Amino acid sequence: MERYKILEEIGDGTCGSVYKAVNLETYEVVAVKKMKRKFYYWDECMNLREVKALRKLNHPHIIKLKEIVREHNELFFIFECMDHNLYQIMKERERPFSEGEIRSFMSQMLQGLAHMHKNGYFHRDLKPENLLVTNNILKIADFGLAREVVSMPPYTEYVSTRWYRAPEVLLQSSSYTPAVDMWAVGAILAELFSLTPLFPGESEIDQLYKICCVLGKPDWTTFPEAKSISRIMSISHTDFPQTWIADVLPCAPPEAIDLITRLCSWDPLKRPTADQALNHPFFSMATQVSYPLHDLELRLNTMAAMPNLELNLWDFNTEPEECFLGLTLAVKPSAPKLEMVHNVSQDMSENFLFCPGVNNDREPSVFWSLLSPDENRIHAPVESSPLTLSFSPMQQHTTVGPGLGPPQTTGFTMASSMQPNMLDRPWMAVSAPFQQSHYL
Ligand SMILES: Nc1ncnc2c1ncn2[C@@H]1O[C@H](COP(=O)(O)OP(=O)(O)OP(=O)(O)O)[C@@H](O)[C@H]1O
Repeated sequence: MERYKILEEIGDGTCGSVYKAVNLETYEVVAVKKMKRKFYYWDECMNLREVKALRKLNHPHIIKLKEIVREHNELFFIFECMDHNLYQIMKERERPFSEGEIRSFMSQMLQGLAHMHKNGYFHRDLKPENLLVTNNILKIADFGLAREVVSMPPYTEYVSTRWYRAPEVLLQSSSYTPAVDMWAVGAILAELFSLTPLFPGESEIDQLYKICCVLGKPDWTTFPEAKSISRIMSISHTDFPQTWIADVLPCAPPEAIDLITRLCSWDPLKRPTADQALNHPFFSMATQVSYPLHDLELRLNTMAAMPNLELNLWDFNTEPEECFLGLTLAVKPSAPKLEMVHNVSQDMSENFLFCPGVNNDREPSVFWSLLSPDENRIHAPVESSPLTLSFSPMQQHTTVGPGLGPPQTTGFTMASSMQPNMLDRPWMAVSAPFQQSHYL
């Protein structure tokens, strides 16, 4: 280890402390993870899950393990060094992420995860702290709990941080699959929109309670291998204040709500795989470009005085089944100054959505939303929901409550105030009415 000069501690986890260090021969800055327990034999080191998984996984969105050093019975992992983890970024964030930023983080995470799952591993501890970011490049880290897909159940030990823990793990199912990672992806996607955890359980039973508040009670036959009968009994006999994911995430577009709903399915078999998630419409929405407010105003000022909406329906047919909720209509407005521009504080940047192929600098195409009759309730069956056209720009949405659907945020979105935190979600602040310590 004399080749490395330790600069500062950058992380402390259950298994190891992580330091920023510099390689004195190459001057490369690295992250050194010093394992907390002693390792007396090389075989022990090579058998570590983290080592086995990382030696096999080589991908741009998976952290690179450069070297392993054993010295005086201590074990050091030398990793490429990243600047932040996603938890720190969210904590320090003062305004919501743009949809483009969220899509980018998500797509990188899913690409890394798809590679991992295809190579026979699942992570089991996905959480924002384990997603490392430098210059908007995201890499999955901490393979301490990674497991080979082919390894044999029962899996009994502690798995994954509670808030991102899949229900089958909470119910102590003796076998589970890479779908546990997909549940965590859904919870992380929701958190990227709200900057607050979707299911912030205070104990394992409270975790189930918080999940039920959003998803309703599961069909218990989904978990034939669940061992925690006491938890099932407690939950079965409890009434929950029901809310919807769309109400919890008023600024998320319907495509995101749909993806979160699928990823956070009670039934692991119903959760999309990483590859399927990457093909979800959430990732094929228009490219989002951020402009500072003054730039937007300048652009709008150069346009004609009267709104002139010119519809461009391109390839869409009129058959309802060819549309989906949240489908956007591209219109070319020559609107002078949209009302909203004046309502937004000066220090906010605006998000403009351009339709690839039709935008140019002089006449930006603004996306306007196509509202379904029941607003954004994504769980409404699309087939039975004839679409009506409502040509109105996005509205700033301030009130959220049961029965009030959030606006269609696909499209011309203004950077709005932060999404509600836990205090704005009374049902989230309330814990499960159970004796917690009993279940811990
Ligand atoms: N390569 C890296 N570059 C920069 N920071 C890192 C790196 N690896 C880890 N860290 C930081 O150190 C923290 C702890 O690292 P890691 O999760 O690998 O340790 P752990 O002991 O396995 O943690 P856990 O308690 O989550 O199991 C991370 O959350 C991250 O902030």
